[in-house]
Amino acid sequence: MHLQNNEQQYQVSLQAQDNYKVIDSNHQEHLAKLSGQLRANLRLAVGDYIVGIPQQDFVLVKQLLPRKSVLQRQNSGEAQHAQVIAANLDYIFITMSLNQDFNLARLDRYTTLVWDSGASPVIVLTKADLISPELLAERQAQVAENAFGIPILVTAQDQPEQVETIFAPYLEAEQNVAFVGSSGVGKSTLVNLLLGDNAIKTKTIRADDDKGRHTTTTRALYVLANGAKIIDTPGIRAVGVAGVSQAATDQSFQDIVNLAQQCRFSDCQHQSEPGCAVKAAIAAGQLAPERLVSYQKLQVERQYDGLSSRQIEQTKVERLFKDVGGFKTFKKTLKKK
Ligand SMILES: Nc1nc2c(ncn2[C@@H]2O[C@H](COP(=O)(O)OP(=O)(O)OP(=O)(O)O)[C@@H](O)[C@H]2O)c(=O)[nH]1
Ligand SMILES: [Zn+2]
Repeated sequence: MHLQNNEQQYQVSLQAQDNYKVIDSNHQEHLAKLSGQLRANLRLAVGDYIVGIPQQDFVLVKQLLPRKSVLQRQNSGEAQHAQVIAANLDYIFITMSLNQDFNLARLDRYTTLVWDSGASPVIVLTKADLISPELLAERQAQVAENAFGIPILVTAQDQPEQVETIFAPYLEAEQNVAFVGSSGVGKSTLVNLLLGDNAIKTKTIRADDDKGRHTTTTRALYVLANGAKIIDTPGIRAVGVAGVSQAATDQSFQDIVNLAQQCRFSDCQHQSEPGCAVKAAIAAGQLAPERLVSYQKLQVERQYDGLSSRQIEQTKVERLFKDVGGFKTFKKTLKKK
């Protein structure tokens, strides 16, 4: 790429609506603004490389450079409205814990999502300390069989000193990486170990907006000592089984889908409804109860897909209180008492 005059290359490090921050080649952060022409039809994403001109107190963005990879969320069928979550990721760590979260079908979906983005997947199996060596060997073998050559890393909280070594090949200078995976699998734990002294102590930084007001924004991009970058935004956190259709879910749970057709109610949730054929099959020993649990977990995650982390929390709270008419009703009944 040929830079003219005082043009420089930058990388987008933060995006909040139309407010951006970029880092320069020394990883110094600057406020950035799109030139008038671009503003109308361009939304930058964290990770984007741009050409800009430094101004007194911001960088004027002139051009978006071609994206090497694009992690995006497909909004149910409207491909043209796909929302870019992050750009130019080299590796995406698909993080799954070896205990409760372990689910080969979900791993498959994440892998597809990552291949679709143009980044390279790396599978990270966490919490090895919480299972027996036998189960570890078994699950590692299962993953390897499904992963067709995708690198597999295994981590355990009681061996933090190993983390840096095993991640080193994927964290070379100027490489952009991100962690995806269900909530609670240990993504922050790993990011913190890799960041060392720069660990995520406070999750928020201040970004001055146009009008000189302070807006608190979540940090989005962390630079390691060698220049590798970890991108960690609410959007990336919320990538559940994003882009996974109901059809794909149903395909891997064909047994349950078939049984469900015999349930008395067409919208049966297979929980406590009368005439539930799925529950009957479990009672008769024809279906493993864990199958239903995995299926339902996946359905729940699908509901979270596309929501912000705040909305996810709200949805979770609502789910918890749904038997008592929702959280608001619950709070009201508390007040009455
Ligand atoms: N035993 C054990 N616990 C772990 C390990 N990794 C993480 N944990 C624990 O699991 C919990 C969740 O870890 P986090 O790193 O916050 O998980 P996360 O994936 O960032 O979760 P979200 O922020 O919700 O996306 C914490 O209590 C960690 O201490 C591990 O290897 N072994
Ligand atoms: Zn049912």
